[in-house]
Amino acid sequence: MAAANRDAFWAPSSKVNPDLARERESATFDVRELTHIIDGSPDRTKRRKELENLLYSEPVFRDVGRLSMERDEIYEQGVLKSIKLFEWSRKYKWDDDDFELASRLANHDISMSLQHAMFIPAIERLASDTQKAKWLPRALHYEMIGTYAQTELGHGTNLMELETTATFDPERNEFIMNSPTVTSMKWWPGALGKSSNTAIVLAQLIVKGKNHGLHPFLVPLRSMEDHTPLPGISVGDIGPKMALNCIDNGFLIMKNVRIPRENMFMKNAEVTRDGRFISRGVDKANYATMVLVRVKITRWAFESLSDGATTAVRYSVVRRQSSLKPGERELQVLDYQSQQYKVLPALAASYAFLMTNRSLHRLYDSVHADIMAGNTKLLAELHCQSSALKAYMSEVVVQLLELCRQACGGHGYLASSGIGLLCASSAPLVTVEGENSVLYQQAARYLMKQVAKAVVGDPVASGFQYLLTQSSSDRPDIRIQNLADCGNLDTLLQVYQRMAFSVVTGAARKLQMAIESGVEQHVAWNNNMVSLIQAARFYALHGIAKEAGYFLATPTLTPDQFELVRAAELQAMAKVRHDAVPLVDAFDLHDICLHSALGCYDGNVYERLYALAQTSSLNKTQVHPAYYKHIRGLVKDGQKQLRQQSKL
Ligand SMILES: CCCCCCCC/C=C\CCCCCC(=O)SCCNC(=O)CCNC(=O)[C@H](O)C(C)(C)COP(=O)(O)OP(=O)(O)OC[C@H]1O[C@@H](n2cnc3c(N)ncnc32)[C@H](O)[C@@H]1OP(=O)(O)O
Ligand SMILES: Cc1cc2nc3c(=O)[nH]c(=O)nc-3n(C[C@H](O)[C@H](O)[C@H](O)COP(=O)(O)OP(=O)(O)OC[C@H]3O[C@@H](n4cnc5c(N)ncnc54)[C@H](O)[C@@H]3O)c2cc1C
Repeated sequence: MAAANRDAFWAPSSKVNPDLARERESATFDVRELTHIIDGSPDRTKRRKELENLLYSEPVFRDVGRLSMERDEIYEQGVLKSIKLFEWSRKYKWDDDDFELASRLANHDISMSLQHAMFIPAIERLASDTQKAKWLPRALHYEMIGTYAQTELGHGTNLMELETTATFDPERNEFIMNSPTVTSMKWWPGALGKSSNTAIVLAQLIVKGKNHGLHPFLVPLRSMEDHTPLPGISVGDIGPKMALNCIDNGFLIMKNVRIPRENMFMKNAEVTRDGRFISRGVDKANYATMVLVRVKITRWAFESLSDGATTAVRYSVVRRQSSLKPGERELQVLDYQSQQYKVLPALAASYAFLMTNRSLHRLYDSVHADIMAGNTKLLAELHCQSSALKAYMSEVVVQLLELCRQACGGHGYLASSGIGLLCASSAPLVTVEGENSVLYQQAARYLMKQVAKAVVGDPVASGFQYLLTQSSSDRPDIRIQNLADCGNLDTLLQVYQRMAFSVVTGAARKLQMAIESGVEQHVAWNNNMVSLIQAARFYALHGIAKEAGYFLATPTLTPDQFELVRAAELQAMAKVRHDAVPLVDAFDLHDICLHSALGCYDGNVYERLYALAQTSSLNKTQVHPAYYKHIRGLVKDGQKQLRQQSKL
């Protein structure tokens, strides 16, 4: 599509779909005020608008043509977007919030996303002060373009079994980096394939024949002159993915690559000139970057879900299909209760996840500040909360985005709906930064320790006080006698705490019984893994309805109370339905950011679907070359055979 058409495509139209307009006229609250709350403040809304103007004045960020691009083009466009953001960040001295906001406005569709998502944060968290003074300026001025290379072809979850080695050579005061086996090659790190010239490599530290475990090392990959791989380095792209194809996730094989001893990150441990290994801080301090990204992922979960909810809600009020009563006007599909059940949980969860991310980020900032000051007391609780919430929120996002796609019928299956790409881009959130079932277990492990403390009356961590407040009575004793009770947040909190108490202590009891029966700890753990993972999972009424079993199988709700909750849930959906459009409008997503013919602000869905169809590469010619190469022959043969048959 020519640049001019591209500009026209996203320009907001003065003609707004009448159904959508009517929904906006009947809002029961001030949308702008809610937008300020979502952004964090009026100033942050203003800042977002400034950044939208900056980004969307650049053709590369309006990429309508994106729908029919080859991977190389997609990658190059992602590089160009990265460079633009990096240049603006340096020129306007953006802070982390501005950079993260700009990345979001670019849909994180930037090839070198790891520079700010992991590479710079890892230097800030894992390097000594001397190393930070040396490396941070080079990373912030983008001389070093980097990645975080931990996962290998053979291992992603089990860090203890990573095979890459860093062997100290006291003769030359260097480390020798090696990928000793095919499964040891680094595999997956973002921007590793073609973009990065430097990597933070996690490797087993070998000093005088002894393995001191996993440590981070700064490894130059490519020449700063001409970007060719350095001696001993074999690096490349691992191939196309379901989405996120602007990112060159790569492989790295190192054969006797030598780096100076000073290239071992030395905040938490070091090897002295004479080959002595010294450990500082807590054993898991080197895992700090992963905790940060898990917290970021809860923010990305909110962003993806609010995108999907906006598209599905707006389309569901524009789309009219079928009538409840013959002869009546076709219904807006959002008036079908089944459509509300598909779409409104995504809207509700978007708001819940926004607030949850904010709360988790506050915990992270507080604990990170403590850790930087040498106090690691709350690290374990942060690890538990970040693991459980990253796992739960990414799992729910993937499920609810698929429901949003299904709610858009056939058009939801078009790339121009934007929602398929959203599903595919968000899909890896259940895997990256710790696969969900693994992270749930990390949380469960911490929960079991809290139960053990609660049982003997020892103090438990702040987020787990319910383990002390809930009684272990085997009969439901929560006051839910009418619909009004179901709308009382304190009552709902009590319902969840009672259920959580029952499920968590139930898992602990099963685990304890297995161990007391003589089964080894790790076997007992595996045999009870589903209960333990459930103990680490749970949002209000819909959450109760969806997980009925856990609320009915534990002394939490009676069947009658559960039915009240279900009725309250449907009543709440009907209420939310009235304000569904103002509630998604409050996310205030620019059409370019939303990138959807179905979700555009003016609701001119059909005109935009047709306009985008014109950009299909198949429509470059009226008759596609494939006709002349293949179809014509087939038709001519058919005609010939029919003529021959008619003569018989
Ligand atoms: C549209 C959507 C937006 C899209 C945006 C995309 C743009 C950017 C694109 C991508 C960005 C994402 C990049 C992703 C980068 C990666 O994936 S990096 C690699 C991530 N890999 C992992 O997370 C590995 C997962 N595995 C582990 O963390 C560990 O192996 C384990 C925790 C599973 C096990 O740890 P291990 O040490 O092997 O054994 P344990 O005995 O379980 O743990 C020992 C104790 O250490 C505590 N602990 C473990 N981890 C941490 C931690 N991170 N922090 C603090 N403490 C930790 C654990 O609780 C144990 O403590 P106790 O002994 O006291 O119980
Ligand atoms: C888009 C994307 C970007 C990525 N970016 C990076 C990056 O920048 N840097 C980097 O280092 N890595 C990166 N990764 C790799 C990512 O961190 C790993 O894929 C992830 O840690 C899971 O490891 P794995 O793929 O080896 O799966 P495995 O660990 O082999 O697990 C496979 C499956 O086995 C099961 N499983 C494994 N262990 C357990 C267990 N203990 N209990 C129960 N079930 C288990 C789970 O079902 C899991 O899905 C990226 C991956 C993707 C998809």
